[in-house]
Amino acid sequence: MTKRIGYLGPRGTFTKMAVDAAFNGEEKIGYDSIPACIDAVRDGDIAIGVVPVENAIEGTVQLTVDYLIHQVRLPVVAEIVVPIQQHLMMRTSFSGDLQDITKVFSHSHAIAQCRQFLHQHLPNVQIHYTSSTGRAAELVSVSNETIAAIGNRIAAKIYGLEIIRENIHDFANNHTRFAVLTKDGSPVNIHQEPSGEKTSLLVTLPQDYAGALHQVLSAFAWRKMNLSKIESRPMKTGLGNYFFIIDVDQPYDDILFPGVKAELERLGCKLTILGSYPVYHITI
Ligand SMILES: O=C(O)C(=O)C[C@]1(C(=O)O)C=C[C@@H](O)C=C1
Repeated sequence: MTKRIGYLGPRGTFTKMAVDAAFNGEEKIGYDSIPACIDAVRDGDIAIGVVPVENAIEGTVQLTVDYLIHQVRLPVVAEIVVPIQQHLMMRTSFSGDLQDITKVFSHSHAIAQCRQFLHQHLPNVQIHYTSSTGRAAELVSVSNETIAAIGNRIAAKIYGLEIIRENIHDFANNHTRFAVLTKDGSPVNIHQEPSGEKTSLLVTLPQDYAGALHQVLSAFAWRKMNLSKIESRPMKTGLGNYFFIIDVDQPYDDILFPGVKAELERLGCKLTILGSYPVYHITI
């Protein structure tokens, strides 16, 4: 039986691009928002959900991380890393120059990846945020105004738009990480060799005291466990209350991780495992 896979839609989004690159054959369903896609996995409407987590230029996709931590806790079962190229696109009937553009539509993360381009070349345009880059391309395709969208090459093709400026993202080495989620943590079948394995943890400190974070990090350091990411997010319980998301560059095991957990619990911390999963670098 084919597994239904959900993504941030509509067609032509970067998330759809990631899903198409990683999975073939399965039925794919676009959702209007990241929370709607995550809810659909929780409710069993789809077997697998794919959501953006972090971009190399703009950083964490906070909506995804906060929703997964505060609202619907689903295990991460794989990570897909995809190269991201942003292009400026318009209807093919447009024949003026950049200065004629009045509005630019895109997802907030895509706009943020092109800030410098917009500042230099389109300083006076109105920015309109859309639920995805695919939606921005779709809106531009049906509008009679002199407006543009920022998105990927596939969106330009699907919605019949012309790319008028290529590669407008501000830094060349642009990638986005996508989390693959299933309800019960069952693994997914991606037809490629993983480049490595990671374990993502959520650590809550008991209270604000001198050296608390240092002590947490020491538990990993003396076990020679390499961390590839540490980020604090508000606990949403009041100013100054944070938890830490920590990515460890190795799969979960029955010795080191329980050792870290026990050590952190003795310090009054709480440690939750968000997932231990393979990482796939996909070339498109
Ligand atoms: O709007 C899209 O195309 C998405 O898939 C979302 C998203 C994101 O949230 O970061 C995914 C990849 C890019 O970094 C830009 C936008």
